[in-house]
Amino acid sequence: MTAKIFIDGEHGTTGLQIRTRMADRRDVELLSIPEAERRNAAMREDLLNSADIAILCLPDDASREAVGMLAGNNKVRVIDTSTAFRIDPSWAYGFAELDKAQADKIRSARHVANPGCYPTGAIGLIRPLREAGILPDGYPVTVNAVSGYTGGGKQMIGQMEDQSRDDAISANNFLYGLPLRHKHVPEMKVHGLLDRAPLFSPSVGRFAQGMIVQVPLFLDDLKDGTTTEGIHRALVDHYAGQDIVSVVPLEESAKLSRVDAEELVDTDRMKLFVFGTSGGPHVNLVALLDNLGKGASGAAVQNMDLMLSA
Ligand SMILES: NC(=O)C1=CN([C@@H]2O[C@H](COP(=O)(O)OP(=O)(O)OC[C@H]3O[C@@H](n4cnc5c(N)ncnc54)[C@H](OP(=O)(O)O)[C@@H]3O)[C@@H](O)[C@H]2O)C=CC1
Ligand SMILES: CC(=O)N[C@@H](CCC(=O)OP(=O)(O)O)C(=O)O
Repeated sequence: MTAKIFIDGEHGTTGLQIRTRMADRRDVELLSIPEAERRNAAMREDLLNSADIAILCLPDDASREAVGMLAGNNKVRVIDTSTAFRIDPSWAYGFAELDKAQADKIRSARHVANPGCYPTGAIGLIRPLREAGILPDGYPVTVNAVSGYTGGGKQMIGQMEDQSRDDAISANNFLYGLPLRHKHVPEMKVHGLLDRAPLFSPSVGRFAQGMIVQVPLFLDDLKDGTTTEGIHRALVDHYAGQDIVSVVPLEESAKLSRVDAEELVDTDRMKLFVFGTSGGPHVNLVALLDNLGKGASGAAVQNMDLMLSA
């Protein structure tokens, strides 16, 4: 049986990439809304209620509105890509590699909250170390990141690509989120199993897609006796058997002189690195992904596939 999928927000950045990923699939039927009608509430409500799975690629408020349009319908399953439900305990968090049980939780869930792009990297690095007891309570975690500008959706794409706009951005690389209250912080804290909110400093570069997320750590302040090799082993053990998230061998990362933010563009994979010198005082944990791949659209399709396999 073909499953009916409606992408609410299909003409936006995340929605378009989900559509591209599904273009050749015969096991799903895409219900579509004409671009000119994308904000037509009656049409959206009708399509939302006709789907087996609705994938919401909308701003937070519009996502909440779409979920409201499904009130009373106990058949349609939902994947939401916004921030609206990511720490709502009644929604399954859509990071299948979070722990051994998460893929099954997604498979059987009615409501799945797709992770944010930055949290995918940060949680992917932090959570295994919390579960292994390596990262102690109270540790002041910092997360520094750079994203391709598509992370800011249609608005930022226009600001970066059309220099004639009044609100054009001319910088090639800029810091933002300067008040340190980014909407991804609660999600990193909850699903990273942290007891303190991490200090998160994001930035954007003049490249469309790609992302580097860094979590630097002081070994002396981790569990007694923690080494670079021990941290690497904890990540390898956590992701054993996974094909989308991989941990780069220490010998391989030791040979690198740089990490290219665009290396995984147009893939749905995420690579994790442990940098540092054996016996040295610091490690830098690095996640590399495509903000629109494992950071958004790729993860949404991965979650849809899990739900269809229920
Ligand atoms: N871009 C990324 O890398 C990532 C994005 N996300 C999340 O995915 C969601 C979508 O983001 P993104 O694709 O980047 O955003 P875009 O702005 O590129 O696309 C959003 C789409 O939703 C439409 N839309 C906005 N409001 C409404 C409404 N009230 N009713 C119907 N349609 C509406 C927009 O139409 P219009 O053109 O008229 O504005 C647009 O087509 C957001 O919640 C974002 O936070 C998550 C992870 C990564
Ligand atoms: C470069 C840029 O602006 N990025 C977005 C996050 C993109 C993302 O992960 O989206 P959501 O969490 O909103 O779903 C931001 O910082 O708000």
